[in-house]
Amino acid sequence: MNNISISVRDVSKCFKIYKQPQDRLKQSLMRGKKDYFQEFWALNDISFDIYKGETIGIIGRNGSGKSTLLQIIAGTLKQTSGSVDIRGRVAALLELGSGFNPEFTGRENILMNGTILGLNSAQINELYDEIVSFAEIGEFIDRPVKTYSSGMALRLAFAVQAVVPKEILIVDEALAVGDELFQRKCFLKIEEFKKQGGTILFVSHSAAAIVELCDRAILIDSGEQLIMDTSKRVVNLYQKLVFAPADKIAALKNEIRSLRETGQGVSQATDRIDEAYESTGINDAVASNEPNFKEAMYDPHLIPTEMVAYETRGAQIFDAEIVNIEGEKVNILLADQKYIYRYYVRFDRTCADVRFGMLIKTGSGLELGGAQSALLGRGRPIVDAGEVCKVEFSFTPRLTQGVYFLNAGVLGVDGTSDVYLDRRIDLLAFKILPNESSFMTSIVDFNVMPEVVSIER
Ligand SMILES: Nc1ncnc2c1ncn2[C@@H]1O[C@H](COP(=O)(O)OP(=O)(O)OP(=O)(O)O)[C@@H](O)[C@H]1O
Repeated sequence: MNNISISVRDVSKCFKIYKQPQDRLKQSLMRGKKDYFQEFWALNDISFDIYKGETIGIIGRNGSGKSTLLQIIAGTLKQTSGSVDIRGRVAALLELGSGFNPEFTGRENILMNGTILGLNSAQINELYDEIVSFAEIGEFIDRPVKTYSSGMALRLAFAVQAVVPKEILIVDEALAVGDELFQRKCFLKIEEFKKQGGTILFVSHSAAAIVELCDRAILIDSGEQLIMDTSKRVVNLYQKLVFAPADKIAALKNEIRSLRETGQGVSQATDRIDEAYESTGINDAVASNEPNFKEAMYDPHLIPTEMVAYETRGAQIFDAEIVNIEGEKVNILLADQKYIYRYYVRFDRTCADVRFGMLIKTGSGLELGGAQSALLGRGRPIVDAGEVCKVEFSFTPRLTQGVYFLNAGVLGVDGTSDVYLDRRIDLLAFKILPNESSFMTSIVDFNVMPEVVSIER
């Protein structure tokens, strides 16, 4: 148990909702003889452990209880029942600026905040310059916080929390409030803290940020912890929930709960694929140019085990495949060759402004790039019920060796909203073979040409 950083046990939170402000006063005068409020349970029986050095994402639809949970863990809100055990000093990038006194200057507020965070004046002085330089608010540091724009107050609040020593960092997606350069700076600080072995709890609506930053994630909906698993898997389920039609949500939530209970189908899809791939000897066949080279470019084991299908709304994607320029089905690709990603869509009803899309992702779910057949409003104006469309995307997978995943999606306008008529996540997988002659590093090959010459100076 020593390596547990945050332990949350059966945490529930009930807010008392008063219809009118005066009801609050009436309630205190009646001393419980009559209730003037309604109960609203924002969290129900949340339980999980976070280990030291882990980065955990919390994801969920609006109003699902994410911020409430973060505030309880950060100690700024008290739970109604259950327990939270924290081992280590916590810094929180939450309700920004809330800890500041508007009458005091930025400098004075740094001192006050530092003291609240348990630092003595010598420690605060040591960190002061770093905080001021991180905040980038110039001479405003000596002016009262009430004269700051909300962006400046945000920067200063972030700077204090980002710079103070801590073992646990709690981050709300308030990060999105700053400008892009400041956001990047905050992300770098979070990454640096992660590298140093810090524990991070991170709330976001951004699937890409969760997949990129987090080891595991928790999906919360209407105050209920639906599932905790690898971030990629949780994000897939979250996206499915977000795009589900209202009448399918209850059934989908039951499905997710049952995954949690059985632990079924779980996590290491890419590992399994990699293992299966290793056993096929494909690399050897390519290297030696054997006659069975072409058959070797299709590996029947290289099939995603966790394809996630959205609820369909009048269209069905089927028969997806990748073919090479000779039209042969493949899933072992060479980074510099051209391929076609093809799928078919059957329409069960007449659909408007229909567009088709594809997306390539890494094994950890990082979205690398894709395309759609047309922009919103420029799709096929009408596709009739019973029609079948063949969709082809040609592409050159300029990627480093490894396994990648393909999504497919059909968009259309339903009434006034743009919706997925069908969407398949991780529909296909493909493997890029190593290319020994390439100089590239990291994931995407930008065709960078290094050149080094000696010059006299
Ligand atoms: N102080 C409060 N009094 C009453 N209800 C509250 C209070 N704070 C939050 N709630 C309610 O609790 C629920 C959960 O809110 P919370 O802010 O935790 O959700 P969230 O998942 O962070 O939402 P979002 O993604 O929109 O930020 C919401 O229905 C919200 O209206």
